[in-house]
Amino acid sequence: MAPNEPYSAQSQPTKIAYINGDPKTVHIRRAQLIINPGAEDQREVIFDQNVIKIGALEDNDVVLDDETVSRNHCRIVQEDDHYVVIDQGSTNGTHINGVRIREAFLSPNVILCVGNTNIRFRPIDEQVAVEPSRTERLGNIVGRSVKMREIFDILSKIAPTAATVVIEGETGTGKEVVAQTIHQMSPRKDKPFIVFDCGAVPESLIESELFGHEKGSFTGAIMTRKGLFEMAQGGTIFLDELGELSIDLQPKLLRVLEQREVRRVGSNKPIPINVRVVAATNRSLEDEVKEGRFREDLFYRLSVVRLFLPALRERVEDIPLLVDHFLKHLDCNLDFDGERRLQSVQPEALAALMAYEWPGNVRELANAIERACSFAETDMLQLADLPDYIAGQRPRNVDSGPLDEDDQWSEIPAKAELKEQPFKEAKEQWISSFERDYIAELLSRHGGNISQAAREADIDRKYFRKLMTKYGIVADELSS
Ligand SMILES: Nc1ncnc2c1ncn2[C@@H]1O[C@H](COP(=O)(O)OP(=O)(O)OP(=O)(O)O)[C@@H](O)[C@H]1O
Repeated sequence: MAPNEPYSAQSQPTKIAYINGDPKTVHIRRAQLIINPGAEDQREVIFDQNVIKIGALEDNDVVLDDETVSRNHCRIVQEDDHYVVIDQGSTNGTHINGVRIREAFLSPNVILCVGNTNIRFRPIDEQVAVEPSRTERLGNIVGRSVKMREIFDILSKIAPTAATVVIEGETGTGKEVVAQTIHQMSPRKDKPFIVFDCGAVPESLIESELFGHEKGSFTGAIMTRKGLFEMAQGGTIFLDELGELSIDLQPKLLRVLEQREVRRVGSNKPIPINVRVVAATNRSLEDEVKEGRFREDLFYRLSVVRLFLPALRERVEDIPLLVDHFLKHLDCNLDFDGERRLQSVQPEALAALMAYEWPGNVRELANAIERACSFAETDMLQLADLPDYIAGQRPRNVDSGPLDEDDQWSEIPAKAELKEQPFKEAKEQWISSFERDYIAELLSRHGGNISQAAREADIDRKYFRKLMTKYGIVADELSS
């Protein structure tokens, strides 16, 4: 991985080059700053972030002990294919070749005069081919398909950088587990990893959740509260369901990414933040931009690195490995002595698991294995332990749209009715009715607030939302 120098106008910011949908190369862009070049106290620093802040104050990326340097003197910003330096209204100015500048392009090896301190700027541009990794696991992600092993390789290359990442993929393809792995493989791993689901919090609360608020800034703000960006200081924030972020809030997020500072609701004081942003969406952000629902400038600022997670049906060869992974790690497969109850999978059952389409992807597979754990009577997962629609005995029937009103509030089936059916079907029908009523009532009680309802139910909000989709329950309809 030799750095290619000097960098040219064709250079790209850190990104993955895709050809025909396949990842081919990872471009990693870094900037090297040599402070006081040639002097005894020369020091070098390398940055891979979009914005490098320079000044006398401690919270700058480059802190200069020079009385002619202002507190926040200037910043170097990585733009599409170049870097610019922007003076921040400093007292003694930022100079290039003796000329005082307010904003200027930076060419390789140029010397910047910041107050009386010289800084040499050198871009480092690495272009590395993507090769499928040889391992079948990275952090908590397993996979042996070429696509997943290519993703492992990309992750190993981009995780240690500060690049913002957007992960795209259908529901349940593993976007959150990939985001966690990026955090775990980065120098930020000992700092917080904070998850925020843009689709699960009422729009009116998102701003204060993310950026915090001052006491009295709105009705109900009874005390000052830090936002999630502040809580993630030094670490990573994972913005899930980014496509759900309203168009009104998008400029606020853009400003945070560009300025690397937040302002709490009700305050004008900027708070510097050092947080890596990883975002996920199961909508195509490009389509959202075309439809005018997502700002183009935010899309470009965020998608420094874009990762596309394939649907499970496109990587069937991962299924045996995933099944084994779930049998080893799901708590429901442990008996009282901590031994695994299900040890192996009957070949016919594995064939059925590999033949099924998995619209809910890996999450649905994990749920199917979890369910099989409670049905299994031997230590081998059998075809009969799988739901019929997977075992291939009858077509699948998943509710995706809203149900009829009558249907939505149907009662749990009468005992007599259930007794006339085979045990397995009766049990499933009973569980479905229970789940539907439980979720709808709880949501109704919480005025349609999914996060609160999921918290009371003590279940993961994502799973809560899956159940809502499954039973066609719409939060808005329950919010009155
Ligand atoms: N490749 C994988 N290896 C191991 N576990 C996985 C993998 N992919 C997904 N999972 C597991 O499947 C479940 C769903 O994954 P996750 O929540 O990351 O999906 P998601 O794409 O973020 O879903 P959503 O779009 O609904 O937010 C989790 O329990 C996760 O640990």
